[in-house]
Amino acid sequence: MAVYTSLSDSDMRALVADYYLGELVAFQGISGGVENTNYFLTTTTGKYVVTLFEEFQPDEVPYFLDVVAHLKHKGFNVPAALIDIHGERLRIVKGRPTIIVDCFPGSGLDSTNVETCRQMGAVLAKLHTAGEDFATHRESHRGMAWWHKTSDAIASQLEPAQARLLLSQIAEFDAFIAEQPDLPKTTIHGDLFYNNTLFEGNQLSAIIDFYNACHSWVMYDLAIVVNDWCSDMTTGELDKAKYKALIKAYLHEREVSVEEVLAWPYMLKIAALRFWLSRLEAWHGAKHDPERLAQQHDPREFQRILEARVRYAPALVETI
Ligand SMILES: Nc1ncnc2c1ncn2[C@@H]1O[C@H](COP(=O)(O)OP(=O)(O)O)[C@@H](O)[C@H]1O
Ligand SMILES: N[C@@H](CCOP(=O)(O)O)C(=O)O
Repeated sequence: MAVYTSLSDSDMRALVADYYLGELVAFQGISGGVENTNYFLTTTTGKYVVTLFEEFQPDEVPYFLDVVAHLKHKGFNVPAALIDIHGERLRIVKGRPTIIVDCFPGSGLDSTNVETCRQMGAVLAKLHTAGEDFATHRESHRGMAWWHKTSDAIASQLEPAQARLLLSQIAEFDAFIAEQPDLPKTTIHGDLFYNNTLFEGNQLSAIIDFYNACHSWVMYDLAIVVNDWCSDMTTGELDKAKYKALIKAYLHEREVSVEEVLAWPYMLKIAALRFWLSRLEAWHGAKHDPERLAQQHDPREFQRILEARVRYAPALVETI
């Protein structure tokens, strides 16, 4: 279970007392998620989620809270941090930056289908447009600098063919992107996997977990979404019907440039590589700790997706 920092009854009572949330009724660690510690919290005023950030320093967190506040202001159902009795939205609990947000109704998907992909495509395009005027341009903490450093560190621990795939794909992307200084960017979610959405019935009702948000290529974010929502995880291959539905809905809401169309195959590959690499890093970091290892996502899923996109990366516009 992904509760890295445990809170006792008295810890939670003290936290709740500093908000306008009434009395503590119950709380429970959340098993989904691998990065942060999350608790469901019930008080006499409703249901909330407490998040303790495990990887960020306190000064890194406000950017993410500001992104969410910006999108909420624009009408998206996203979890903005609540303000405590001191007027603060960010606190330190057990040494960890901590926030409380509203708990949205609805539940996560067990898998995607054509209709959920269609909805995601349309909402993602709107999210990208809404992010354009967010003033702070933060680089991704898992962007180009990170993938160079991490792949150099990890390559020697991989099978030779894996290391070749990793390093050659990074080199290919470097060469491509060096010629694309004006490829459109916006404020992206950066990790919009289907387990970071909630649905009420068949309706997409909320988007959560903006802690990979950054200023980056729009097509990269679309590729992150396509690789997760539209892939067969056992083979890495794209499900054509889901892919077509997602892309068609996206293109209906947002016009893409010729440069973005040309960048698409590269973005599909590098987006797969980014999650292969973060899963490899987490897996290698946890391999001597069976409890932590059991919580990690399987890196091979994204290796298979990368291999499938290297074999064949579909054009963006052939779906229309
Ligand atoms: N605001 C929320 N409303 C409802 N459920 C939430 C909310 N935030 C998180 N959750 C639940 O907690 C799980 C883990 O949250 P997530 O933010 O993905 O964790 P992590 O930061 O570790 O990746 C989600 O899959 C969802 O089930
Ligand atoms: N989506 C990433 C992992 C990021 O952590 P999450 O807990 O937000 O899913 C992956 O699947 O590798």
